[in-house]
Amino acid sequence: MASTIDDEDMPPELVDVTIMSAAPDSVKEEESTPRVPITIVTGYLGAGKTTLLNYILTEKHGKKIAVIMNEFGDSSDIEKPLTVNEGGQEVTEWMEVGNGCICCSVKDTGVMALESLMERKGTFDYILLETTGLADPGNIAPVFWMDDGLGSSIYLDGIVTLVDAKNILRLLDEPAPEEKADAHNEEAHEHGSGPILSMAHMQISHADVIIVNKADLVTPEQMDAVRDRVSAINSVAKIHVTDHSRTPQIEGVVLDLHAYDHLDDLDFSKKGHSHIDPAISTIAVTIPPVSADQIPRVDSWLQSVLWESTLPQPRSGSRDGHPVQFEIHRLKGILRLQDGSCKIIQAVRDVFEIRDSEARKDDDKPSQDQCKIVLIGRGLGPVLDPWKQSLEAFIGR
Ligand SMILES: Nc1nc2c(ncn2[C@@H]2O[C@H](COP(=O)(O)OP(=O)(O)OP(=O)(O)O)[C@@H](O)[C@H]2O)c(=O)[nH]1
Ligand SMILES: [Zn+2]
Repeated sequence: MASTIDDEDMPPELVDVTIMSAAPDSVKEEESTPRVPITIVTGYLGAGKTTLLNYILTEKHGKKIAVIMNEFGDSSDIEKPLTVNEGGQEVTEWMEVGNGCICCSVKDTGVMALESLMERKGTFDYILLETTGLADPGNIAPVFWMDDGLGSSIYLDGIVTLVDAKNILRLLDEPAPEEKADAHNEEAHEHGSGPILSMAHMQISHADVIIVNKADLVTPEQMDAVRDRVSAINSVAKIHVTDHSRTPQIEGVVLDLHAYDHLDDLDFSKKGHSHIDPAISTIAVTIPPVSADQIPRVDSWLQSVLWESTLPQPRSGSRDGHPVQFEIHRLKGILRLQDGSCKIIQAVRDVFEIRDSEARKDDDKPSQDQCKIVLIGRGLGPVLDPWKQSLEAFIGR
């Protein structure tokens, strides 16, 4: 069960997560202390991440936020914190800023800063982590599911990706060599397949929320083109357009995303297929409710798709339109059981979990009775049918 809490003065409520599967052999224990939500803020170099964090630190939001920044922007009125070097070990010093927030600046992955932050647990109720402009959020997100230490004290609320409206189309079309998402492209070159994937593709494909920033630097027509392109890559993320990262509100946009709790809110009406971006696309597979004994089959199907990049083949049936080489960057899904209960699936790359969710009775849309799995990745193929047929055949329909 996962529920939200409205009173902002309360600590975040315990979110009970049972890991059913994680690659390859991790086991997560349930903990009794409340875990703190974290939002990962990502986006290409100069997209406006630090500007966003500074904006949040100075806005009224009633939360005590711990912010981990790459560096402080020039416009920042926040003093530089001390980062001292003691015997080769970097010691991170946290400083108090406005609104009761605390802040720290780091140069690398942020995991070290998170560990040092957790020593101050109780003094904040939300964490914002800015990744470096070239970082692939797929590398950090699974830390909160896999790492026993951090995973028991922090949970991933969601991934927010900042997009520079002026430069994003160029970055998607012609990534410079150092901008490529290396691991993925090495694979692609080996297989000799597909257009080059840029880091911008990775960051957009992983996002729960996409903030298209620097609206002041483009025309309305250019902005439309950017929105089309971004939603072609990731058609389930919520898109907001901003000037200087000033989001219309903070809650629900950057904080309290509950991106992993409320999959029903996903807009599946845009499901299907898009051909606008040659590299990455989103598809949604919908099937009728499943029985409890089919869940392990769904689990195995996910393992095949996420770990082996193999779509299980129905024994008979045509291979027309069957995706040959694909890789999934992000997957979210909701499984409706015949008994009316619900499970949530989520994955970042090869790490995935299936966990219990509350059933929502207030929805009368027919689509809410179906199981839905949304896949974001490359090489998903021109048609949806092979995915649906594979899943249905594999779980024994
Ligand atoms: N014109 C314009 N400039 C912006 C906007 N948002 C941010 N900037 C400027 O763009 C520059 C980069 O912004 P940052 O917030 O530092 O970007 P970042 O994503 O943190 O950059 P890195 O940490 O280097 O990856 C700064 O000079 C900002 O003032 C915007 O909406 N419009
Ligand atoms: Zn920055």
